[in-house]
Amino acid sequence: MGRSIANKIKIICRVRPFHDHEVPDDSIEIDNNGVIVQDQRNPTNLTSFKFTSCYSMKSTQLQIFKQDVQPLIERVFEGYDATIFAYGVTGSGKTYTMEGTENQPGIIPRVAEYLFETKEASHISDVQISMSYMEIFKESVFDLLVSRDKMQRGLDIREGPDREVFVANVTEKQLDTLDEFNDVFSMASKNRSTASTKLNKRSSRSHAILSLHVAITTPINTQVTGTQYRKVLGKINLIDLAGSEDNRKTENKKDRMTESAAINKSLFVLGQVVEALNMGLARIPFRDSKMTRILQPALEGDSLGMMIINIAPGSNYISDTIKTLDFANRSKKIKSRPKPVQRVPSSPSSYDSSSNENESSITRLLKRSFNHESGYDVAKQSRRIRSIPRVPGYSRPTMISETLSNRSANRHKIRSSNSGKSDKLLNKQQHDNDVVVMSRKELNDLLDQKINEALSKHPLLK
Ligand SMILES: Nc1ncnc2c1ncn2[C@@H]1O[C@H](COP(=O)(O)OP(=O)(O)OP(=O)(O)O)[C@@H](O)[C@H]1O
Repeated sequence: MGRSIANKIKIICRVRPFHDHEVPDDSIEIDNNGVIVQDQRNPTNLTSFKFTSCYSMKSTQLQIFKQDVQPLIERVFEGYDATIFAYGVTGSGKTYTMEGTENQPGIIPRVAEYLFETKEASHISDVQISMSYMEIFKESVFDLLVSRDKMQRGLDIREGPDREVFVANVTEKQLDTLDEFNDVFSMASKNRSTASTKLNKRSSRSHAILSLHVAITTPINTQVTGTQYRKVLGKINLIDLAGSEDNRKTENKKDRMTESAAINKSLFVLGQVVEALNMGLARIPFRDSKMTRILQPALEGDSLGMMIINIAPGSNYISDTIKTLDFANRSKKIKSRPKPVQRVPSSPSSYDSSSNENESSITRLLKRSFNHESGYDVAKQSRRIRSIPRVPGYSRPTMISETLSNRSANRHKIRSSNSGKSDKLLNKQQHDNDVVVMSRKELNDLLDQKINEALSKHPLLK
């Protein structure tokens, strides 16, 4: 039961405020977790759509991050992939929600800040962060980390041996600091295809996919012969979809019209994919568009998925709003589909699960990277790692742990605990093949001890 909750797509909704040139009306209202839509012909007739969370015109970027995004991102430290995508008509606030502005940063800069804060606060784990950023423009995938004039042709989407979907030869940039991320992200965003339309001065003409890869290496033992390490790889996909467009409203012509046709076609395929998943059909048309192919892991349940439904207020958009809300309602029903070999999440808990309120978030994250809460099972873990796609810049791990020399341990700035208790515990359980087998309780005791030692040395936590 837990697994199906964890793999269900979470849907949240946000209504943008009226622009100065728009005439405000009451056609849309947010009430708790529902969007209430007024029938235009009979204003007393109201239809309510319920979602995990609904954000009104007054909601802030911070509220959305804290309430819905951060709990999802925390799961990445357990080795999950997470995909967050913004869906809605043109001008409804997708780019604002994902990127935001300098004064009102959106989900992307906040997620990056959160990852780097965690990296910096981590004294026992070595956290590596890297990014790739691409766009799907008129059904071709382009690398936004490469200047467009250097690109010869679009990149290919491929499938690995374990059926994982990946984009071949996309640049993956290692990042050491948040400043570095901000520089790379703002440069790359300028490569994105945008244009002015009647409904949006800076309309995104492409689907943009930013992926942040997180690799956490944690020591779990110190021995005379070396140190044991556990590696956890997680990935966050942050996707700003292009908006569906009614060309009568946008008055698109020529280039804008061709772009719009590609955008609308891929969004139409997304609708068909959702329909096929709901009906349990054998053939799901993921391959009919590049965007659905890339979203496949999120929609099939391999990755934790969150869809943000952006809607524009006012009766002018009401038919688009109802279509969008209907689509979101249908997407709510998507259940996970078991697959033969995949990156099986090892935790039976849902990603809504919150742990001890008094625990600091850093402690929680580090515990999660060890899979403290779920009690890792060696067979599952090694299966999961074997199915990790090769990511440029990361070596593909083949064992659940590897022995590094003490010198290399020092290079990783690891403060080992040489207290008799933990070493005795580990000596007892040291097996051949560098695989440590411990009971859940023993692992928890050891991890608690190591985490507390590291935290007690952290200047911010003294
Ligand atoms: N919650 C919000 N608060 C304040 N301004 C907003 C909000 N949402 C959107 N806007 C503003 O509305 C305009 C349109 O938003 P945005 O560009 O994000 O739409 P979009 O859905 O990404 O459109 P497109 O699909 O055409 O790219 C922008 O000027 C943006 O700053």
